[in-house]
Amino acid sequence: MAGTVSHLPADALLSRRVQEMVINGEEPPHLYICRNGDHEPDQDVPTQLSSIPIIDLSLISSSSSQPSSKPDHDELRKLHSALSSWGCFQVIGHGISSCFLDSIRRVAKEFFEQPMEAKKKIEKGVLEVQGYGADPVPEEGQPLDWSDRLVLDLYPQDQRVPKFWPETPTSFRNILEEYSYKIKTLTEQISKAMAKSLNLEENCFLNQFGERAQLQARFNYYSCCERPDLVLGLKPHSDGTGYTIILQDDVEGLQVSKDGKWFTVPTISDAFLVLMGDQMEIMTNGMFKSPVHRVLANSKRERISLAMFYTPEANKEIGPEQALINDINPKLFRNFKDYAVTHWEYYQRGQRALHVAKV
Ligand SMILES: O=C(O)CCC(=O)C(=O)O
Ligand SMILES: [Fe+2]
Repeated sequence: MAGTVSHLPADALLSRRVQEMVINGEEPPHLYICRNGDHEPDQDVPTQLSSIPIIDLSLISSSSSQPSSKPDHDELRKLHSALSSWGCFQVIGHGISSCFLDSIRRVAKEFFEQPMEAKKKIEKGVLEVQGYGADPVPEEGQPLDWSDRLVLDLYPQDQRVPKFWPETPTSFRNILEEYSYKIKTLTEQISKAMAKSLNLEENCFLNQFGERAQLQARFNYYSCCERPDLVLGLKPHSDGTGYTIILQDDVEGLQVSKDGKWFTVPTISDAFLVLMGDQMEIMTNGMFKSPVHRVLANSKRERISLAMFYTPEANKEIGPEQALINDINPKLFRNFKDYAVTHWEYYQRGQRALHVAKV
């Protein structure tokens, strides 16, 4: 097969896994090609110069052993500045052990490294979201991503679809269950810390997310590609979430756009990248930015990431916090229900959706 370029339509390509094409030695089919082979040297900032802020959450959140400890104001200021300039930060001091992070990374790797037949037991249909596969077919003319993924709804718990949860590796389900609980707890701490950094009542964002806030896991598997200059692991986009908590492995690839340049997110083994989605930009009346980001392909090493999408509850209206609106900062966004649905429609056309929520 080597050397042949497939001209199959998108739905046929998306019913096969990128990992299969790589194992067969196929070249990227034309629908995956979205770059012109140039390296865009002016736009790529070397990783060592990427100063994405690192926030120590233990300095901000009171721990159960010291419930009355006062937050560190410098750290809160740093958080505020990270989110208004970058729209993301790497979080440490979150209380989840590195050993546990390694176990979720390990089961994710073991899952993707299984033979295709094992993974296809939980395969999604081309139009479905949950399960193992690729995104649903985008609109015509949109490139496909050089990646495979496993998507699972975690909260509210009654939204789980057990038939899509892998049975192998055997520890996958228990570890994911524990991980989802830990991340849900972390979202509470992060939502409070962000509110404090804006001098808001600490539960204000948690109230907007609601009792039935949604948490969804997306395990991304980026196969190696012989032509990383022609494809992207994930095309440029902003997230339609409230915010997203990303666990990387030790392979770089994620880039965040700032001031017209792409900054590679350094891999830090016990940190998560917390990245604002459009709905936090709306809730903060534009104070926090929802950054455009993308994932590069890599010719030498495959990469696995786990994105946890944290989104306000379905059917619940969200909007800018009243305390952030005043004469100097007029209301920039209107209240919005189910923004993620609108975001998805635009995403499929390769566009951002935030303007639809502008006043
Ligand atoms: O793979 C990553 O690091 C980022 C994934 C991402 O942006 C997403 O799943 O929306
Ligand atoms: Fe994303």
